[in-house]
Amino acid sequence: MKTIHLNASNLTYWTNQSTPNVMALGFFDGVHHGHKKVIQTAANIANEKNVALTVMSFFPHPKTVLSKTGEQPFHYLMPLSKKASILESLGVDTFYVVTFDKDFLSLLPEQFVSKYLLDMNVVHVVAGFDFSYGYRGTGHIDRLRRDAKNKIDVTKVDKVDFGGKKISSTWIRELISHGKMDKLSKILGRYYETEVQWNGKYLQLSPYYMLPASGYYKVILSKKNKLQEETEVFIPESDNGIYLLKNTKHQFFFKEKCKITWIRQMSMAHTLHSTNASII
Ligand SMILES: Cc1cc2nc3c(=O)[nH]c(=O)nc-3n(C[C@H](O)[C@H](O)[C@H](O)COP(=O)(O)O)c2cc1C
Ligand SMILES: Nc1ncnc2c1ncn2[C@@H]1O[C@H](COP(=O)(O)OP(=O)(O)OP(=O)(O)O)[C@@H](O)[C@H]1O
Repeated sequence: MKTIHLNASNLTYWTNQSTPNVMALGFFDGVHHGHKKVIQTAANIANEKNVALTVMSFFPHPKTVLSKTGEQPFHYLMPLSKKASILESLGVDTFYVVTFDKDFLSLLPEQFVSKYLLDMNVVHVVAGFDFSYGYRGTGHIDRLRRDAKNKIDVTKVDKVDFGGKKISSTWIRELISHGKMDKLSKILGRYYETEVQWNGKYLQLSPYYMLPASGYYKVILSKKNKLQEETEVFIPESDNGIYLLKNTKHQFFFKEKCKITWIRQMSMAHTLHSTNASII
């Protein structure tokens, strides 16, 4: 899979390189069940039409560009590299990441469709029932065919829900911020995973991952998907560290980057209980 970072200055070059394709549209943070349905629907159509499968996403997240100063910081669920590897596993041929800046967000819906979809050889767009685009988000999937002057077919994917509630990246962020990792795994379809690195004192979260709420967690530590150990970690309220508890066997995890798979929160304690655990 090819990842292409698009912006106003290289757009013409990449539109000239493009071939007919079916495109899934959206930010896709976390790549949850709803996102997968959108991408798999696009994959089936690309297969039927015998053209390439592409995904167009944006970076940074629109909310970070549009939010007013002083608001809460935005937490990504995963970095672009992780999103790209999941998209590749879903059969995507090209992953376009458009720089979401003030000029781009000011494009009118029909300008976006003309410059970024029609010129990019998109023959069919697939997006969810709530996808929006263009200045102030006024473009909606229902008007995309009209904006494309009937030159692009459109498939709208119905809402994927869990217990009647729309599965969304926002809901997943809320669950992580409350430490509800077991419920989250049902919504995401897998456990939440983050990359971490030992800094001599604690495991430090790599950028663009989200740190769960403070407390004790059952986790799986793994390195290169081979070496695995189920253990416990503690996140205090006072800093952003992930502290290993003394019973961790594989101290050699520490030197390199490793993965934490978050299974469940065991207790919500904000400070370390000195009686039952201590930090290595
Ligand atoms: C060309 C373009 C311009 C946009 N301008 C705005 C904007 O002015 N205000 C806004 O809230 N969102 C804007 N958006 C963001 C969309 O509303 C939406 O969040 C984004 O396309 C990602 O879709 P998704 O959230 O359904 O994945 C724009 C999107 C595009 C593609
Ligand atoms: N639960 C869902 N069912 C069907 N389509 C979905 C669902 N969630 C998102 N989509 C679609 O997937 C694409 C990416 O959506 P987006 O990144 O906005 O996800 P989201 O989970 O709604 O995020 P956020 O909570 O940050 O708004 C869009 O086309 C959107 O319409």
